[in-house]
Amino acid sequence: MSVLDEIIEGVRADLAERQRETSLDDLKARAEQAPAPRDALAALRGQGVGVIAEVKRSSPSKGALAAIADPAALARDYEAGGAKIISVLTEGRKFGGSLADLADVRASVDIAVLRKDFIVTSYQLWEARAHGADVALLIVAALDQDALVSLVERAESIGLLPLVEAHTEEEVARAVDAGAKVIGINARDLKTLRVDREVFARLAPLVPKDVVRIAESGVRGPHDLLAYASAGADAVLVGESLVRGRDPRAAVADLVAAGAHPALRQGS
Ligand SMILES: O=P(O)(O)OC[C@@H](O)[C@@H](O)c1c[nH]c2ccccc12
Repeated sequence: MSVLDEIIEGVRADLAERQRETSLDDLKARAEQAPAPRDALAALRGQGVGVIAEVKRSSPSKGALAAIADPAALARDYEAGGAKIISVLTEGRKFGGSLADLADVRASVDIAVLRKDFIVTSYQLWEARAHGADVALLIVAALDQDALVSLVERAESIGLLPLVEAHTEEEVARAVDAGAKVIGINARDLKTLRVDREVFARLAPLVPKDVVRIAESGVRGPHDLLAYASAGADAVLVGESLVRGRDPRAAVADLVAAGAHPALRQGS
């Protein structure tokens, strides 16, 4: 069984438990009470190479990364540093996140917030919106094409921007076919957890020009952002190096400053 399959097995077990506790109708009612979605697409299409900064306590590849007692405080630091979007891991078993973290962060910042999880059913999209998310990750490798298409449509219909994640040529093609407006190319293979930063440069040309391209994983500092930017990234998604550093606000600001260079994103 691949790492991804193993994670999804746990996600499904936890999901079944939440579904026993909260009916879909209750969740929809909560989603209706949630604050209106923020325009993440406009943020991503704005100037410079954007930084999506992630709240991440642990990972299956590295184990514990940072305790993060106060995710909202960390998110405020990211926002002060100039992040365009905050990503919050909500998967509990391997990443140490929760939906409470998501709601907490959303209530504490003025920028859009991404639910980073392994979404396999529309129930999780309603959960995302009910806890304030503006963006939801959909991982192509975790879904068959029918499920991907229907989750993209459902996300959009409830006001969530789908960020569709791919790691291979075939997955990029599937993301494009599903109508994704934002495609993330993950340098990490979720089946083996290996990181290969070259994957972005190889796959980015397969993404149509009007689709936002996000480079995910493996950004250690401004030099990696610049490499992704010169290969065509509109934004980068950064977790580990931010939560491990001593000054997350300054670390985001350094990335944002590198991404603001006028020579970047000439084509967009
Ligand atoms: O910590 P890193 O290497 O900066 O990576 C962040 C982000 O890309 C990574 O957390 C991620 C990308 N896609 C995912 C899907 C599920 C869980 C996690 C991820």
